[in-house]
Amino acid sequence: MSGLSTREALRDSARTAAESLEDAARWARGWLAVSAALLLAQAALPAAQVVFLERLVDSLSAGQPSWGPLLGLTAVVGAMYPLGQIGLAATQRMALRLRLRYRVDLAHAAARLAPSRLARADVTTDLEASQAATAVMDVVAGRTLQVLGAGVTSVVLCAVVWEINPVSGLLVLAALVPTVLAFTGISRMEARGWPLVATADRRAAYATEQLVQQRPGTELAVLGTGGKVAELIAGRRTEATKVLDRMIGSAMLWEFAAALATAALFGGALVALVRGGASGAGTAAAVAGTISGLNAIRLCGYAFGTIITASPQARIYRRFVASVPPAAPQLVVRDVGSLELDSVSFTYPGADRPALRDVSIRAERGEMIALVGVNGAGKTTAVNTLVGMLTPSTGRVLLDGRDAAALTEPERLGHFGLLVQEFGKFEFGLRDIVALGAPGPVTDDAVRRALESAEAQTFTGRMPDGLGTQLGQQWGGTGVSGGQWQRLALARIYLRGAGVWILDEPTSAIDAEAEREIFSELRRTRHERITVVVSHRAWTLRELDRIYVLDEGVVVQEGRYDELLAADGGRFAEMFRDQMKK
Ligand SMILES: Nc1ncnc2c1ncn2[C@@H]1O[C@H](COP(=O)(O)OP(=O)(O)OP(=O)(O)O)[C@@H](O)[C@H]1O
Repeated sequence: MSGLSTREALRDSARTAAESLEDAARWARGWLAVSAALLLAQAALPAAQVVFLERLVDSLSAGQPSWGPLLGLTAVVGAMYPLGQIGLAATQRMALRLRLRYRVDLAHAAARLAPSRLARADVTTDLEASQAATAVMDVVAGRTLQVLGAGVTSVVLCAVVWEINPVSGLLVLAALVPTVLAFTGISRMEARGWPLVATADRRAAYATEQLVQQRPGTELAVLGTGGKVAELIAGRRTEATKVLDRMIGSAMLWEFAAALATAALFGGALVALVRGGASGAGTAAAVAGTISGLNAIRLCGYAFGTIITASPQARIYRRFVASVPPAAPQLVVRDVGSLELDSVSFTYPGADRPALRDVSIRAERGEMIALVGVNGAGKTTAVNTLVGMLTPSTGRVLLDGRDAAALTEPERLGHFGLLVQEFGKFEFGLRDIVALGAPGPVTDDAVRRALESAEAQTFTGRMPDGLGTQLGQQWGGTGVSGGQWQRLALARIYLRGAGVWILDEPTSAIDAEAEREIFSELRRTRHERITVVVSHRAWTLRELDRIYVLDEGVVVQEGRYDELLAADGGRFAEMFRDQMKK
């Protein structure tokens, strides 16, 4: 954007203005019509003022005062303020509807983003910029009408003043030019400045969240080190403020120069009128009309500036929303006979060694297998290649014997119920929290069964409003402990009922008694699916069909719990012997 020429910036703004009017015609047609009619009527007032004033002064000079022009003038002057106010209210009501629409469309687009795109930093940045854009795009249609109205004012005024003095008429029209040029310059400068402000703001907002959110905020308060985070915030906010300050300073200079040039052009128009030998009536009328016109052009400058500043953001919004494909049908594949990682290797971009090397893992329907290994061994990477969030450098992932690479992302994800370590703590109503597990409609009975299977009925059964209970104290709802949140996340997996379950430390925050219940339920229902557990807890591995031991990206051992523990000098025995002594 920083390289945009004035012509490109103007073309961009014209496109943004046209697209906004199209949006308004689609979603706020009534208010668009009302606003346009009011602004058009208002635009004609300065010229009408000239005509009536000239006639009135003429009739007075002739010694025969005429009531028609006086009444006309009274109507024009009387209408100026109310028309402006009502027109403004109408454009605000149009903007409200547009903002709602832009926000809803953005939410739907964000909801359609595939996990592989969500993982990209540029996509998250565009998403945040689009969110910010909705707060400025909503007014563009109204501002476009104001600019068009000011154009009409200038042209009509130029025409009537032309009748009195052509040079003066042209100068009135030319008075638009400095304003347009100044705001074009300002917008180009802002296009360079805003990304810097946005980055600093994003970082400051992130740091602020750490301070004010209950969990990280409490941790910092206990450590007594919140002040360090406050310093980080101060640094970022100061950075942003400096850039903004420079931007406002330059904008002031641009606007001042434009105001001088406009005043000079109007001055020239007045001089041309006085010296042009027009009648006293004509001169008086044109002077009064020109002063009203100056006001309209000042407003136009502001409106034009808003459009030109909003257009880079509007462009990001439209590009982002258009880049998200239409909603694909979300399905859950319940019957999966087998899965396999077949000699899979994977290296992260820029890494000097592979995170997975020639890893082969398989499981059949009804089996429960485990991936174990120390931190950084490659478990999460293996899971991510399995579900398709990472593409193997070599090797294949097979689902029911077929290469999973041939499936679309939603088709592939439909095979899995994935419980990750950083599961969502969604502070919605209880029913909604669990229903998020499955794409389609969900019955209350299904929600209750899922809660029971995940050992969550013990605490949800006591909630004040049943399945309608709001969770999260910040909403005045019921507070839930870490382990209870984990059980709710597991309930989503039960409700989903996919053919393959991948449970990464599913009971890490859960007490031993509930953990035993949860694993016994998982074993009882194992025949319906393939279960892959990632765990560091020895006893949860005991009754599993096969355990794969990963070390530095390689499967170094494979077998049942007892076999692996008995293998002297093996990696598994080394890792878990201490746990077994306890
Ligand atoms: N996004 C990434 N970019 C580069 N390297 C990564 C990335 N994610 C993980 N790694 C590296 O890949 C290796 C395997 O990481 P992985 O997250 O799969 O381990 P893990 O076994 O799941 O560990 P943990 O038990 O801590 O969750 C590690 O050396 C890690 O540093």
